[in-house]
Amino acid sequence: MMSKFDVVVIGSGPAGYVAAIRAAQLGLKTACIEKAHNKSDKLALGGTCLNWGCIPSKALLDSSYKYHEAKDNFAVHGIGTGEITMDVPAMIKRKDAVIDQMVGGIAGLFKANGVTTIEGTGKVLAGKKVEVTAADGSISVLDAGNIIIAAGSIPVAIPPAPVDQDIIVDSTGGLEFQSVPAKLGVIGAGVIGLELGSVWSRLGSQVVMLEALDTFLPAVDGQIAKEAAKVFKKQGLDIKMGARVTATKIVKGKVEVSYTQNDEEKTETFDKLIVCVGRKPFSSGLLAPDCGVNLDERGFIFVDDYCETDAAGIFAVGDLVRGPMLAHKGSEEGVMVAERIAGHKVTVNYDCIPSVIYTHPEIAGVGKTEEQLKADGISYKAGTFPFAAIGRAVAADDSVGMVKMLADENTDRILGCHIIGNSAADLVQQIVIAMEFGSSAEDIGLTVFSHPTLSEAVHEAALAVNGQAIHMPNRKKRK
Ligand SMILES: NC(=O)c1ccc[n+]([C@@H]2O[C@H](COP(=O)([O-])OP(=O)(O)OC[C@H]3O[C@@H](n4cnc5c(N)ncnc54)[C@H](O)[C@@H]3O)[C@@H](O)[C@H]2O)c1
Repeated sequence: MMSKFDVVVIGSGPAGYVAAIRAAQLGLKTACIEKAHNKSDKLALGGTCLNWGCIPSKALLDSSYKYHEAKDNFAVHGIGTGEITMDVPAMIKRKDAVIDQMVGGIAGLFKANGVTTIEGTGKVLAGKKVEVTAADGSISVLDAGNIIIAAGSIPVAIPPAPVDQDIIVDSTGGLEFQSVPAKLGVIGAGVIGLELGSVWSRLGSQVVMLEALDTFLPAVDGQIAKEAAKVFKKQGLDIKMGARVTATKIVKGKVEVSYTQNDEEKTETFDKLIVCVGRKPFSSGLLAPDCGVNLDERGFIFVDDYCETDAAGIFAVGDLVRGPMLAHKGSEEGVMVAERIAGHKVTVNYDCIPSVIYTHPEIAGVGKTEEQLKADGISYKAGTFPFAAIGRAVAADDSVGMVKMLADENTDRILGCHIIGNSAADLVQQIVIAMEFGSSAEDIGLTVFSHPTLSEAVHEAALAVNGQAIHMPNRKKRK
């Protein structure tokens, strides 16, 4: 007998599992299909984010930062320690325990909400049917009132650097080293490169990053990216811009990397090499040719503003569709689709999606960058405020960076906020909420902020937009 569901979700990453929970909460009979197993051989509920991405990388970022603090930053506070050591396998084991705990959490939420978990590989067939191939090869078919495809993305591979997950690894392998590589190469100075490069650099690796582009972090506001480049250089990350990798060769357990920079051929040898040059949508084997779902020219599933594909009742969310490859963007799309299936008119505000790079200091932003505003011909005013003038940041001996606020020249409405600094990820969220409510810079300026907090830099940057910052001289005085 064919099983019938109101909603069948393919993939249990942050887009899929959130869609499944919301659909079940709305009274829809829901199943979620997942094929992958993690290192502990548990069904990898939570997808890449939880098993090989956001959460494990943050676990390692937190462990490595504590080590760095103890080794290099305690003395200034008068704290003496014995010799500080690092047990890398213990750090990796803790990271795996964090994953297991969180995966268990999703399993519990599925149970509590009545979502049926199905192990296997899902494929969309014509007529809103989903074929599931189990690990033993047996095949079953589900009948779905609606289908939500949330199969995610996979790392991009480049021919000159084939991943062997031993010496040349991708972002997954970069979370598994059992000792600190003396010299670590990273191809791609993007989000993953900077996060993983930071982890191993803090633990003692000499890190060299090879970035093909000439512009560092082109999607980040230029002023913030410039500050970031300075900070990372000071931290010891050797970021080589305009460096194109042409070949790699494994020699005696190390990897020789050839690259061109400024028309010069160069070679460098590393103990390990992480390839993190982007991710691509994962749609191979997912769609029967006659299922009615189409891809766009870049291989993403083509969807409308509400994530519906060309086939009515079949939706796609998360990394598989246009927009930034961010877990929270996928989750909100999952909620929107579940709500719309239930008949509610919910939308996602794509103009208000924050993005974060979890280095230290963190880099976070929402809305337009100054470069985008210039390109769009929008008149704007900018206010910046340095953490060096924030008492709480100085007290914590962590005052690198700034908050930058951009507002419409005529209406004062906030158009963007960009932060480099301690806790930037959490600080920017204040402006995400403000923008969602259509706030002006003046509104933030008139809001009471607790003293002493890092958030005061957000307050002061908003005041600076109109030349009214208190704890810094204003360039242009305004009344
Ligand atoms: N904190 C977060 O939100 C977070 C963390 C990790 C990943 N992600 C997402 O995952 C996706 C993948 O991350 P990523 O860091 O791999 O991609 P990315 O696009 O952020 O960075 C990849 C970098 O590699 C460079 N590159 C590409 N080909 C190259 C080559 N042959 N040689 C040298 N450099 C090359 C690109 O110019 C780019 O700067 C991104 O979309 C990112 O948003 C997000």
